[in-house]
Amino acid sequence: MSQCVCVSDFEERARKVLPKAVYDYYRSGADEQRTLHDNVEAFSRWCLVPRVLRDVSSVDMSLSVLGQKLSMPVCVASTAMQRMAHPTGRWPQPEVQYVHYTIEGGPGGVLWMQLYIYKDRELSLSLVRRAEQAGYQAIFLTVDTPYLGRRWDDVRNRFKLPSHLSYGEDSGLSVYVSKAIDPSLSWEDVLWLKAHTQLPVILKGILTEDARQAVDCGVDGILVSNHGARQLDGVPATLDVLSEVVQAVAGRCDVYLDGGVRKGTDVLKALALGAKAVFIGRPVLWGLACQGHDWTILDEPSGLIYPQPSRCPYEPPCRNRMACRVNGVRGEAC
Ligand SMILES: Cc1cc2nc3c(=O)[nH]c(=O)nc-3n(C[C@H](O)[C@H](O)[C@H](O)COP(=O)(O)O)c2cc1C
Ligand SMILES: CCCCCCC(=O)C(=O)O
Repeated sequence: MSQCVCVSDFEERARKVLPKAVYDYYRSGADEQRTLHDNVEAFSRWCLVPRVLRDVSSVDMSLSVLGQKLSMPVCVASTAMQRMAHPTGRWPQPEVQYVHYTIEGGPGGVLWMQLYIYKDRELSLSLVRRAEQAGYQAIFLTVDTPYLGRRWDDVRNRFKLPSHLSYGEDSGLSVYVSKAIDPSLSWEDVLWLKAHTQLPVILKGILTEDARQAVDCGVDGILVSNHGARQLDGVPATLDVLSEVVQAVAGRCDVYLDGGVRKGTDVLKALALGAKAVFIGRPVLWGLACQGHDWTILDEPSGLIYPQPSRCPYEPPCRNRMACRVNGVRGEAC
């Protein structure tokens, strides 16, 4: 692992370790992936103009976000299907993480829950209640996914969820999303959610002056995000619209950013343009995949290949089919 010094090193290692369909699912953006590239390139277009002769012998990067103290303004974005990269789906243990495989089984640290609003509102509310009871401190409502974006590699690979992660359907993710997630979501639903929880609500997926309307609805924060360019191709890079959103918000709530953040100077640029903190998505997945580098690789009947640990990685043993295969007995508890 010593020769991995930057995110692209980890990505290259992950590309070798992960099954192709999994790597492609993680890496892909929508359509021609113009926005995917632009999210990263935008950080090169903006330059840092450093001031000098400031005492930097002791630097404190900590901050308070929504009443929680963070050691630095870098948080982990919600990325689905982390268990395709590692069976626990949660390595390394980040300070802020808002996705893992049960709501209650989160790691320590500050936990924020990412929520999609389902057609079944009771289901959505039950997730909110579980998050409240499990000690989550905020809800990120994703507002840019009325339907799943079209990712060409997923279509080419006929990407399906592996059986041990299945949502109960033998179909692609986009079919699941179109059946489950409510595409009629509107500003009224933001008010509805605010009325049903005391937790701060952050809208994830705002790129425009919609931010003003969000603040009028009483949201507690805005995450400037284009979903890692996985939804609409051709939208601007998040860094390029950050100032516009910050201006529209005019200090009435926090503004965060994700999309293309790959190194410390990217973080500085986002903060300089008004973000309070940034979130990183894919880099965490590459790190997660590299931690599993010593797994043996097995063929799946589906045609996909999944990393296989040499012993049950769960504490306590997970008793699922994947772990059973460690013992060579498919379909029985380990
Ligand atoms: C594999 C993958 C799965 C994702 N799943 C979700 C999700 O379930 N919900 C969500 O709101 N955003 C999801 N996102 C978007 C991320 O939260 C985040 O906006 C994006 O990854 C940030 O861009 P970056 O990957 O360039 O850092 C996902 C992103 C990736 C790469
Ligand atoms: C309710 C499950 C939705 C998974 C969506 C995954 C996602 O957002 C992605 O970008 O992929």
